[in-house]
Amino acid sequence: MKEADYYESTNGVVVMVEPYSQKEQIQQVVYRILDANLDRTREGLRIIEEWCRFGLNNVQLAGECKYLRQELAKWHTAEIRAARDTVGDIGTELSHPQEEQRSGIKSLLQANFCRVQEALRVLEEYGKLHNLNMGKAFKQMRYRVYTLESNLMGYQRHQLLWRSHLYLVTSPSDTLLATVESALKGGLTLLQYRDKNADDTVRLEQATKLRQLCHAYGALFIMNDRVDLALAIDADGVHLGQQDMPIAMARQLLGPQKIIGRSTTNSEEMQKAITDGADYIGVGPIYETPTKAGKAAAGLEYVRYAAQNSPIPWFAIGGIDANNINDVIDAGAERVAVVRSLMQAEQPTLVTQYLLSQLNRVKPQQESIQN
Ligand SMILES: Cc1ncc(COP(=O)(O)OP(=O)(O)O)c(N)n1
Ligand SMILES: Cc1nc(C(=O)O)sc1CCOP(=O)(O)O
Ligand SMILES: [Mg+2]
Repeated sequence: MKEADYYESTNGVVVMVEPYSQKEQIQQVVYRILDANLDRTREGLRIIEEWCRFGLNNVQLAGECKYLRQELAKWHTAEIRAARDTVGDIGTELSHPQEEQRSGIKSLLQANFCRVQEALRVLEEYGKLHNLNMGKAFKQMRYRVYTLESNLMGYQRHQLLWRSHLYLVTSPSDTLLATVESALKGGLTLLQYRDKNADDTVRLEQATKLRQLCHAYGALFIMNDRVDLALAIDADGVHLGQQDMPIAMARQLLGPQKIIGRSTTNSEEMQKAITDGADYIGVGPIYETPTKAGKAAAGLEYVRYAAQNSPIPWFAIGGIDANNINDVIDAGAERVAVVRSLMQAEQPTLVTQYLLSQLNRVKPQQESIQN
């Protein structure tokens, strides 16, 4: 705030500066707050926009960031800018260790969304002191930013699903976390927590730890069977079998951004899963397996059908291991899900790397088409 009475020398001429009235002093402070938070919002949006533009090549998301920046600029008037006093701002030296830490793009985006939303809230509250419409405009903008965040995070999640070729479904294990971490180190990007017998307290505890671990490695975390637990621990999605909750009901509970997977054993189930809005499907069991004892094998014929007919990602599952994965790939699979191959592996990192290397290899027919 300015001193009450003081003199200022301009071009050698001594002039007396009229002291601000108390009302004017408060107005100057409000302008400084508005100025700082308009800048903060614009900078945060720009950081998010760059990722939408260069990282995702997504015109809609980048366009929305740009639109919000332009709306913001309309409020950044000359009188608000004139109140800026960077030298006298005691806040420029303040920082928090968390501001220095960014574990990846997701944490960078989340930190900047947080910054933008906080700044918009400040603009909304202090803006009301300046102009009633400003409060309303920034409230609307804050809701638009929430929608942008949800769309962007959902988009990233679905992109990662499409990029995932190996899916580990867990089984109960004394070394659950260590095994999963080994697979993540090998490049795993998709994990499902499956324990058919544990108590919910145990499930919640293990799922929370696994979700944190997956996110630390930039991998997706899916909950088997249980929409309520998926919601409780903020999983990336849920996997539902034919006997589990209908997809439409799960979608209502989870919203459009979360992933819903569906098991299928034949073409009818596959077509229904697709029309019901599944994000991916399980295709199996390809071979009979003790992990799902008593379920008849659907066989490689069903893999061939899926390869020709599924417009969404699908994972061949059931009895797949390092010895037979190439038969499954040759039948048309680009993605597989496994339990025992990784959960019982002595070196899950190496097995993950091997399975991924097979899934990533260029298939002979594709090679000949390209040449
Ligand atoms: C990727 C994937 N595909 C299929 C299944 C099996 O789901 P479901 O039929 O519901 O059987 P349970 O796993 O619940 O025993 C799956 N879990 N994951
Ligand atoms: C959980 C599950 N679902 C299947 C299905 O076909 O829907 S097969 C399966 C178990 C797969 O385990 P493994 O890799 O140890 O054979
Ligand atoms: Mg199930």
